[in-house]
Amino acid sequence: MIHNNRLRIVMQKTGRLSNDSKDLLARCGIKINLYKKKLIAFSENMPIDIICVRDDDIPGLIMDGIVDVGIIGENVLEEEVLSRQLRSDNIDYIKLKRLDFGTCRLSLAIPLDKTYKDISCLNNSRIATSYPHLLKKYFDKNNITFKSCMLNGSVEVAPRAGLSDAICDLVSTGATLEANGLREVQVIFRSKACLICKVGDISSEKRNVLNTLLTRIQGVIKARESKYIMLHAPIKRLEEVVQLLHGAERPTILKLAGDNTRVAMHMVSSETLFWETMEKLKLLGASSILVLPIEKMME
Ligand SMILES: Nc1ncnc2c1ncn2[C@@H]1O[C@H](COP(=O)(O)OP(=O)(O)OP(=O)(O)O)[C@@H](O)[C@H]1O
Ligand SMILES: O=P(O)(O)OC[C@H]1O[C@H](OP(=O)(O)OP(=O)(O)O)[C@H](O)[C@@H]1O
Ligand SMILES: [Mg+2]
Repeated sequence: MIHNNRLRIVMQKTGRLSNDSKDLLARCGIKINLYKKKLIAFSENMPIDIICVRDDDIPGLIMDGIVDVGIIGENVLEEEVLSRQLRSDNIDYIKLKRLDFGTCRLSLAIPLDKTYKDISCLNNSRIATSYPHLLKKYFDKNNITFKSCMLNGSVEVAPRAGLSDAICDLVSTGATLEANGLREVQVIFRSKACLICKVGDISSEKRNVLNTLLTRIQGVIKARESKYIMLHAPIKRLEEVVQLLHGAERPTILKLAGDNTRVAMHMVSSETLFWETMEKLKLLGASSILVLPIEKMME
């Protein structure tokens, strides 16, 4: 049974976003028991229910006000907005936060043996895609005509199968394109997963849970982006050491027992400390350089 005063969150059942979505909620302290085949889960420790569906259905569930919160790729969200605009359907939603996973881009790609100078080379060509509205928006903006070939999957085989001249599909590492003899020629949309919520009435109980969740998500993401850096450095070179640590707060300085010339420095940095920087720190006389992950953070 679904309880009315419990915040309902919808996420992808299986696919690229599902593990990261589950992991994010778990890191926010929401206890959920979501094993493979389960499509709904009630949190034991917070008034939150999780519903798992195909990702394409998530924007509609939010825009129609059926579910409170959703985790979805911006590409799918924007495609749904464009499609609903054509049908004059409701497109209300609030983007609460851009998340730190599901990073990909929607790109045009052509067979390796085809030449490409600019987008006009694709004039009148047939393009296979699962994102016809995003594709049309891009071509309209550039005043180029095209014929579309709608495929919900296996888009990358379309040129080889003689279904299209080019494709417009999601790319991350580029391995899928390479494996299919295709070359990325133009990025048309950059995407990450995001947290969205419905517009309109949400009870104050749910609103409170949502605010708590949002603060925790911000804390989880901030912590994942940050590192705790500890090192020993000569007192005389402190400022030079600080200069090398971009993205770090002012350090805490601690005395070292039995050593008046060196101190321990502790600081939180929003940037990864690269090997090159560690080598430069060493040249300044720093030692015992430690870079530690941060589990949780609240400012
Ligand atoms: N290679 C990738 N790397 C990172 N994120 C990706 C990648 N491919 C897709 N994504 C993001 O993850 C979302 C889900 O991708 P997935 O391939 O699981 O979708 P799907 O096959 O449509 O799943 P569903 O069965 O839920 O409809 C995409 O819409 C996109 O936002
Ligand atoms: O550039 P790459 O790193 O190769 O990633 C791109 C591929 O990832 C996604 O598919 P996914 O692997 O999620 O499977 P699907 O096509 O079955 O959805 C996307 O649809 C591409 O095919
Ligand atoms: Mg899908």
